[in-house]
Amino acid sequence: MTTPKIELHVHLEGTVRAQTLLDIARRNDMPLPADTVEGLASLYQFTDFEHFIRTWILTTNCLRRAEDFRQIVVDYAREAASFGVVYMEGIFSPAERVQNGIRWSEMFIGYTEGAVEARERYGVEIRFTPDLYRSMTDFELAEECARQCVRYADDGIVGMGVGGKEQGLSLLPFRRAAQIVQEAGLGFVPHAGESAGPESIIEALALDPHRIRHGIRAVEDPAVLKEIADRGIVLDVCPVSNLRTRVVPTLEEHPLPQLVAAGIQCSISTDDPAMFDTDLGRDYEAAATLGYTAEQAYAAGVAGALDFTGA
Ligand SMILES: O=c1[nH]cnc2c1ncn2[C@@H]1O[C@H](CO)[C@@H](O)[C@H]1O
Repeated sequence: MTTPKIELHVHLEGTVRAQTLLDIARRNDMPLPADTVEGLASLYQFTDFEHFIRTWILTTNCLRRAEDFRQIVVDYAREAASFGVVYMEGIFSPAERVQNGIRWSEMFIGYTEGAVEARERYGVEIRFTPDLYRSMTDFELAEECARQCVRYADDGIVGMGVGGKEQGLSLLPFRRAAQIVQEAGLGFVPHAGESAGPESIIEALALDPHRIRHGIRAVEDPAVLKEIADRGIVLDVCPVSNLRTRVVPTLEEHPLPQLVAAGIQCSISTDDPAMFDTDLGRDYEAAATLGYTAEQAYAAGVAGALDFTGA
């Protein structure tokens, strides 16, 4: 039997395959910057990380209704199950959408109902870790998002993170938002060390993270590597994503082997599979090329998961 998989780092808005995204955009009367599958594919040729984030915001804005959110969870659960996923922590980004007039309940209810349907249909356990974004300046909104995460904890919200553009942006203003979820027993799972350097990871470590998303640039600072290993913090590594956003130039140069050699457990995920022209199979193949096995990835998934009770 193949090893079961645990996927801890997947942005649900980035899992929507091109034709489905076009259908959802049409039914919501939200024009996309491209109107064919091929057009979207060329839009997804990212020149750098910030270009990717700008494109992500443009294309994911067409997701607006509870029905959209429910559908994308169920669709991705089917895909994930086909690769042997038994448990996943999906990310969604509520703050961007609330700022566009969408209600919190539309998202939280849509996604969490999707998880119930996904479990019934495909047997995948889904939990959620919504993301704030680093460039946001409305920290009241960040804290409100944290309170919404707590409010929906019984429906499968197990943590909260911070994503988006990294360079030059501090995590520290999110301290209060992180505390709100932590005081309620949820985990804080920020992105750091993806496009920004180890200094971004040092800030993340100061906020008592349950895991760190990416964290690959820890390899540039031996003290940071050691602290992550000593504290047993799992990194959610997404090899194909790192190539597509060009934060790592070639697979041969990917830091996964150095992270492993430093004693750090790394889960393997797709990040935004539809936008990165990847899927779990391809990310596991990339990891295998780097000498990392599905068994190691599963052990890291178990160690890092916020609410996994066994396959
Ligand atoms: O690979 C990624 N790195 C960082 N942020 C990402 C990634 N994929 C999607 N997002 C999402 O981009 C939004 C930008 O405002 C954030 O909410 C973040 O969750």
